[in-house]
Amino acid sequence: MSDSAVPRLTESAAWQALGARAGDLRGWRPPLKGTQGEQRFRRFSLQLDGLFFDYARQPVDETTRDLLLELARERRLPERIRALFAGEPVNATEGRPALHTLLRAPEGSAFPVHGADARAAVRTELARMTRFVDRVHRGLVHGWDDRPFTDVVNLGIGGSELGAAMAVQALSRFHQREAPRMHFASGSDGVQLEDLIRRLDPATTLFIVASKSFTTSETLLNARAALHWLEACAPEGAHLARHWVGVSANEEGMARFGIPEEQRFRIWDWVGGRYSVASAMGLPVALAVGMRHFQDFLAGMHAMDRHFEEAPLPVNLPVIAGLLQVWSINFLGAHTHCVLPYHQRLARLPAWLQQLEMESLGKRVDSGGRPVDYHTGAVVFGETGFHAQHSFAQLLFQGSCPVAVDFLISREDASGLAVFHGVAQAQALGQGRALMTGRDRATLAGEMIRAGVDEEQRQALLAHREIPGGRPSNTLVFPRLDPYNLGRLIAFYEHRTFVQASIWDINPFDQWGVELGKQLTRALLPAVTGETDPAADLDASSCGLIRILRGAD
Ligand SMILES: O=P(O)(O)OC[C@H]1O[C@](O)(CO)[C@@H](O)[C@@H]1O
Repeated sequence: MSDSAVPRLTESAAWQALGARAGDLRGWRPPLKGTQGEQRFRRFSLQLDGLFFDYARQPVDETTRDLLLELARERRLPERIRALFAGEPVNATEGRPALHTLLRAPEGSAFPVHGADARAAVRTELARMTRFVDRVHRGLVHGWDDRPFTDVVNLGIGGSELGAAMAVQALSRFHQREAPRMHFASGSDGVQLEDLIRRLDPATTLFIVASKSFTTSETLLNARAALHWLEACAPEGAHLARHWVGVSANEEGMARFGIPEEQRFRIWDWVGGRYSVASAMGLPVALAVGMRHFQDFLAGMHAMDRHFEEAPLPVNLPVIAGLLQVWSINFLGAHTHCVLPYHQRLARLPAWLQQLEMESLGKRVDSGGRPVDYHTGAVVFGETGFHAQHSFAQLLFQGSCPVAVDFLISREDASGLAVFHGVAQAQALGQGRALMTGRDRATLAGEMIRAGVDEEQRQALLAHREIPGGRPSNTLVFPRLDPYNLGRLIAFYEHRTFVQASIWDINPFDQWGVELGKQLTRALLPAVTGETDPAADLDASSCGLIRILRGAD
């Protein structure tokens, strides 16, 4: 949606009022104790069917929240949400809609104005997936020696890997007994594939080539290498085509690679790679957990879609969360965002979120092509919370750059081992509390006196031991890590991303920036491998490094 009718963001009234407000609220510690604290907790948190979002630890008051909501209306967020669901070409630079919400819309729900054909295609592919998963589980799809497949290797990268890899791991408790083991290989150095083929049985290994474009070099390299492995291992005349499944919008590419028609699954140009896990790109998930759970996964996403489309802005989870992102990035100067799931099965969530947010929001011009004069997107990083506590959390507490933190906590214990009961949850709460309250000098001095530390040493240490506090965080509590709730989490983050893009008036569905590096790789490869000399116009640094890599220096 081009926004020529809307004033430039930084000139808007709400933006300027927020700017004026930020000075007072930066570093502010909201009242979190007593009646005031309780009221705050109620007013600055949202609930949606067991999903609980607490933002009371953000330096935001009611006036600020109202201004953020006003900003959302000024930037026509409701109209943009409608346009997204209506299938309008919201991906303007590629002239397409972004219909990922259609992938998880159940039979009978209203479909977007522009989505009737798309809807039928989605249904067809889902039905084909269902048949395929069922046949694999029943051992009816098999390799060259007629034994059922024991292992599946997904060959795809970025959006054609991260969502599925994250979900397969997140849902490991739901893996079916009859499901083959799931693996992922994507690197351009071949290490992941090499490590896999060392231990897999080629006769019972199925490969999924997952690539929307079917031109991505890492994926095609891995596919070629896997094919060589199968050819080298299989007996003369073995039927190798059975070992291949394709997921792509490039039918011809899949056919050219030799993937049999019945094992080619389609996605469409209107699904962005990083938004595609609900399509056949989620086949590894469906194979692992079975179609019934995969349907629950879709239902969870759909529930969040409905909420995002229908809930009024002030009680809309992705809207409030997205506006808080804007507040922290543009007004509080937190350009780094840390996500800490306190659940080992969500270990890949930070990597998935990194692509979702950084590929979507890493844009420097607005919808009209004008350079933006405000920050867009944050640097996203993260790790399972308990591991982060023993590695990088120090910087969150005492470092000099502000970081916005998201805690993710499951109400149900992640494991069934009684010894661990409540520990991860307590740790997450402790970290959030410590970030906000910190530890002041008077408290520290008292502690040191009681511990017998002398005056001189106390003075020398106080500044080092002080923890300033006032560092904000959000906490998202979900009932348990199951397909439905994982679906809700995924859609929550997708829509939170869309909200930020809408405020900043940037396109979250394209990724032109990654193309240049790909082109240059193609141009440099012959020189790196020694087939040709470096091009005459190549820069001195590249030439020097090529010489070193070739062992010529
Ligand atoms: O599915 P494809 O076409 O192989 O692309 C893989 C990934 O590569 C990217 O284009 C970035 O290089 C992502 O946007 C995408 O998810």
